[in-house]
Amino acid sequence: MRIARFSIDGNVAFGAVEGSSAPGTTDGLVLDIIKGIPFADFELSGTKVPLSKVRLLPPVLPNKVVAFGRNYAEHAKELGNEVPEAPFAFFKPSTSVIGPGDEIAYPSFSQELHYEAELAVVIGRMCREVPRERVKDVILGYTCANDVTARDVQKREKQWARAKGFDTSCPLGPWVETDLDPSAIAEGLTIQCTVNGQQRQLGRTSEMIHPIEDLIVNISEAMTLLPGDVILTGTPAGVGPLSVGDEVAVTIEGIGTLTNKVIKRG
Ligand SMILES: NC(=O)N[C@@H](O)C(=O)O
Repeated sequence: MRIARFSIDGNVAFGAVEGSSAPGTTDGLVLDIIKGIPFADFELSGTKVPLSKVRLLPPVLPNKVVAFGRNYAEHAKELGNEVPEAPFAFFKPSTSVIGPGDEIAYPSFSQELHYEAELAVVIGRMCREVPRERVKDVILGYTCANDVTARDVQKREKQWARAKGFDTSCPLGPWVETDLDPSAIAEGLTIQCTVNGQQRQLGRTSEMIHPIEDLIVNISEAMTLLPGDVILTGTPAGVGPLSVGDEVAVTIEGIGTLTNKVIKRG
């Protein structure tokens, strides 16, 4: 099931996305409004609205976004970094999260903004110290993410808080896919990033050095994960610059396309 979060007439709701559409468009898709929230037992209300009539929001409002870096060897190499032995985690604050179609504001303190297409895991229930064989039980589903990075600031400042955590640096969407088969991920789903229609990244999730199970075991060993928390699983090779006016799109096989435009920070 594809679960979207949206606003209509000032009200926010969750809905199951039904129908099919041409890649990168939402024409022909409808939402069956969910009674309740996707983190507990819920029902479809049968009340349907065309997706074109609503504003899509970030599919969840995470309490925290935990991101893993250098989880694709070719990406680590392209920036001259070692591949870390153990999973390498950092945070992106909930204030950095934006939704599909929202604008990425080019930070005034950076001259080198980069895109990073990533598969994101959405946590479905409160958990900690999750054993490897129970990881699938704590996952609600998967969505697309863009770990937008102020690369020059990342090089300049030891801590990544500003380079990775500025407002609008974490686009998520377009929805959460709950039926994605993790083993399918093992074989590798394609992760693609285009800028103004030009392909810049094309990787496969099978290239991950630390699979999703390792990442969830690693982080839940240290901290409690809450329903709606988001885990970014790292970006493949091909990262590069964004400029004001650019349209950047992340497409993940089996999920959909997340598109955002870059604007000058007002
Ligand atoms: N270089 C860098 O920041 N990379 C990470 O975000 C990553 O590997 O995804």
